[in-house]
Amino acid sequence: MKTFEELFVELTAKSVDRPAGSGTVAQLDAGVHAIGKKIVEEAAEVWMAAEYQSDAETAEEISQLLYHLQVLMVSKGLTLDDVYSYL
Ligand SMILES: N=c1c2ncn([C@@H]3O[C@H](COP(=O)(O)OP(=O)(O)OP(=O)(O)O)[C@@H](O)[C@H]3O)c2ncn1[C@@H]1O[C@H](COP(=O)(O)O)[C@@H](O)[C@H]1O
Repeated sequence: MKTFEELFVELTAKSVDRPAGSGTVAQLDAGVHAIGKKIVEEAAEVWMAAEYQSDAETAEEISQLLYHLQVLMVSKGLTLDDVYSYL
C-alpha cells in the first residue's frame, strides 16, 4: 500500500530515471492528449463502478483515476503543492 504523496514521488522519479518497461514512461511519451483521454476513460469507469459495482471495485477505479491524474501532473511539471493550493 502507498499514499498519494508516495506515488507522486515514485512517478516523478520514473520520469527522470525512465526505467525500461515502465507504463508511466510510456504514458509520458504518449503525451498530454493521450493522458487526457485516459483520464476521461478512467473517470467514466469510476462513475460506472460507483453506480453498478462494489465498493472495492469503485475504490480500485478511483485509484486508477488518481494515478492517471498524477501522470498528467508529472507531464505538465505540476507539483502537489500547485494542486493543494486550490484545495
Ligand atoms: N497505480 C498505478 C496504476 N493505476 C493504473 N495504472 C495503469 O492504468 C491501467 C488501468 O487501466 P484499465 O484497468 O482501464 O485497463 P486497460 O484499459 O486494459 O489498460 P491499458 O490497456 O490502457 O493499459 C493499467 O493497465 C495501468 O497501465 C497504473 N499503472 C501504474 N501504477 C503504479 O505506478 C507506479 C509506476 O508504475 P510503472 O511506471 O508501470 O512502473 C507503480 O507503483 C504502479 O503500481
